[in-house]
Amino acid sequence: MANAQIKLLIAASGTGGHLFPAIALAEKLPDYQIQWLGVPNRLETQLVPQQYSLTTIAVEGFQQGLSFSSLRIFLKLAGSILTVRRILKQGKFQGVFTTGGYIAGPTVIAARSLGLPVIFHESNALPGKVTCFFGPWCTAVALGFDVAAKYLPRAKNVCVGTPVRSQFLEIEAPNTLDLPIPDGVPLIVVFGGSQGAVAVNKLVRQAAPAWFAAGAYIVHLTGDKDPDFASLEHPQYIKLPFYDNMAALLRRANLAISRSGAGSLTELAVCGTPAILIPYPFAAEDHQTYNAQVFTKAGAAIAFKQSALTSEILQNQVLQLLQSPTELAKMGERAKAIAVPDSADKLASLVREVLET
Ligand SMILES: CC(=O)N[C@H]1[C@@H](OP(=O)(O)OP(=O)(O)OC[C@H]2O[C@@H](n3ccc(=O)[nH]c3=O)[C@H](O)[C@@H]2O)O[C@H](CO)[C@@H](O)[C@@H]1O
Repeated sequence: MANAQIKLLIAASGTGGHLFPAIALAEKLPDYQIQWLGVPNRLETQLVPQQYSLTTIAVEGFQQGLSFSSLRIFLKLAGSILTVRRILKQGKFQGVFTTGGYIAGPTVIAARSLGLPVIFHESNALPGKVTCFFGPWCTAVALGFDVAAKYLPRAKNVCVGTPVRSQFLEIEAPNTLDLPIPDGVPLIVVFGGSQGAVAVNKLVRQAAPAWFAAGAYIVHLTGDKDPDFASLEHPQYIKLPFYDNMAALLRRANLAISRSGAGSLTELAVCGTPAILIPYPFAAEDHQTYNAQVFTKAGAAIAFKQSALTSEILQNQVLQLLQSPTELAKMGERAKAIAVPDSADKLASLVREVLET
C-alpha cells in the first residue's frame, strides 16, 4: 500500500497533555493524510488548524450515577458515534489514533464497529476509565509509563513513553531562552500543567521572598485564570500566563515546581530537570499522584500532597535543595534515566506497523 494513500484520523482533545503527544506523532507521519477530530472551544481549535484539518463534535463525560443528565449524555454519545462513523466512512480512513479522554469513547466504538484499527496512547501511570474500558478493544495500547500495563491486563500494551514537542529534541534549545535571566543564577520554574494551578501559585508567592533572598530567580507560568496574577512584583520574578519555549526554560532551570500531569513529567525527564511535584488533588482517580510516584521512586523528584503542604514547608524544601547543587544534579540525572526521548519515533513505528502490515 502506498503511504500517500494512508488516511489517519487523530482524535485528541482538551489539554496540552492530550494534544502535544498527538501533534508530535503526526509530525512523524508526514507521508500520511491526517485529519483531526476534536471538540469545539477546546485547546485543539488553537493548536491544530495551522497544520491539520480539524472537525469538531460535541461530546461530554458521564457524571457519577444515573440521572436525566446521564440519559441526555447517553443520547449525545449515540449521536457522536454515528457522526464519527460517517466521518470515517466518507473520508475512507484506514485507522484511528487517540490519546483518550471523552472524545475517545465514540471514536473507538465507531472505528471498531467499522473494523478499523485503533491505536490508543495512554500517558498516565494510572490509566483513565476510558482507557480501561476501551483499551482491550483497541488494536494496540501505547503506554507512557510501563507501570500502567498492570491496570490493562487484557489490552495489547506496548510501552513507548510519551512523545514531546519537537522543540525538546532540538540540541540548540538551551540558547534560545528569550527571558532576562542572568547566567549562573539559580532558576526556579513554576508551572501547573497547561492551565495553570492557582493553589500552587498562591503557595509559591508566599514562599518566594526567601528564595529571592537566596539569590534565585523565578519564572512563574501562572495560567490565565489566576485572580492574583499581578500581586507579586520583584526584579528576580518573571510572571507569564503561558510560555511556549518550555524546552529552553526547563533545560535552564535548576529546579521546577510543578503539577504531575504526564506531559509535564515527560518533559522534565527529557530535560533532566529536578522537581518538586504537587499532584492536582482533583485529577480523575487521583492519577497525578501515581504519575508523581514514578518520579519519587526513581529519586528524580520530591512530591507533596497539596492538602499537607504549607508555604513554610515549600519554602524550606526549596532552600534546602538550592543549597545542595550535587543533590539537584543527581535528581536531574535520575529524571533523565526515566526519559524516552525517541518516544514519537517509537509511537510512529507502532502506528505504521498496525496500518501498513
Ligand atoms: C488537570 C488534569 O487532569 N491534567 C491532565 C491533562 O494534562 P494537562 O495538559 O493539564 O497537563 P500535562 O502536564 O500533561 O501537560 C501540560 C503541558 O502544557 C505545557 N505548558 C504548560 C505551561 C506553559 O506555560 N506552557 C506550556 O507549554 C507543558 O510544557 C506540558 O506540555 O492530561 C494529562 C494526560 O492525560 C494528565 O496527565 C493530566 O493530569
